[in-house]
Amino acid sequence: MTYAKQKPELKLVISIGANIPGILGDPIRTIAAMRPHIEKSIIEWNIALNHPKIDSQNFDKSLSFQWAPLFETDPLGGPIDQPKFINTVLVVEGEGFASVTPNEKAAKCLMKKFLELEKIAGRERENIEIIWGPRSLDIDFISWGGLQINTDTLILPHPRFSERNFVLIPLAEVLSKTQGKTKRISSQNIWPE
Ligand SMILES: Nc1ncnc2c1ncn2[C@@H]1O[C@H](COP(=O)(O)OP(=O)(O)OP(=O)(O)O)[C@@H](O)[C@H]1O
Ligand SMILES: Nc1nc2c(c(=O)[nH]1)N=C(CO)CN2
Repeated sequence: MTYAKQKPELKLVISIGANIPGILGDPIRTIAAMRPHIEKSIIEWNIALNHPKIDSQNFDKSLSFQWAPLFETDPLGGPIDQPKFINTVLVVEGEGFASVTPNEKAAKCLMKKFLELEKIAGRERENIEIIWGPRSLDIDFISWGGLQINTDTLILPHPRFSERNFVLIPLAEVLSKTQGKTKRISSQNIWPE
């Protein structure tokens, strides 16, 4: 019998959300405007991780960026009267990840880049923020392969992602296109829906 080889899980999963305008416009415009910056940050981070083995000229071709559609979602937690969120999820895979074992130092470096990107979109953290309150851009680091860390600045996998439909539903959309096929079996007497 021939077995399929189990590849190590090396995906990077990121959740992006916004529910108030920032300097780049309303939440949809903000997320759309930040999309290339998010990809560029991940490419640069990955080049730095792989240097000098990878030819940076062609490097971006070896990463695939799979974006979920945009979803409008009810705020989960925080002030009850805050605006609805726009959410999406990004899954990154590729050859470029194959040679790097997910590790705390590199993950923290990427988290730092995400915080910088939030700032570019006009998110202010100087004032005390309302917990789960309105924000012009939020980038949550959901997971990197099977890396488990629990530090002051970064916890992976994100400790609340499995309770959050605004993460799970966009993520399921991406995975339904990229992982093995699933086919719904039409309703039968043995399995009433
Ligand atoms: N996996 C993670 N993703 C994003 N931020 C994280 C993570 N783990 C720890 N943090 C830290 O949490 C801090 C606060 O993040 P933030 O204000 O965006 O939280 P939040 O999005 O309001 O809430 P939640 O953490 O429940 O998503 C960040 O400065 C970051 O250093
Ligand atoms: N719908 C929705 N609710 C939230 C969101 C979010 O992105 N979307 N982010 C939160 C803190 O990360 C808390 N609540």
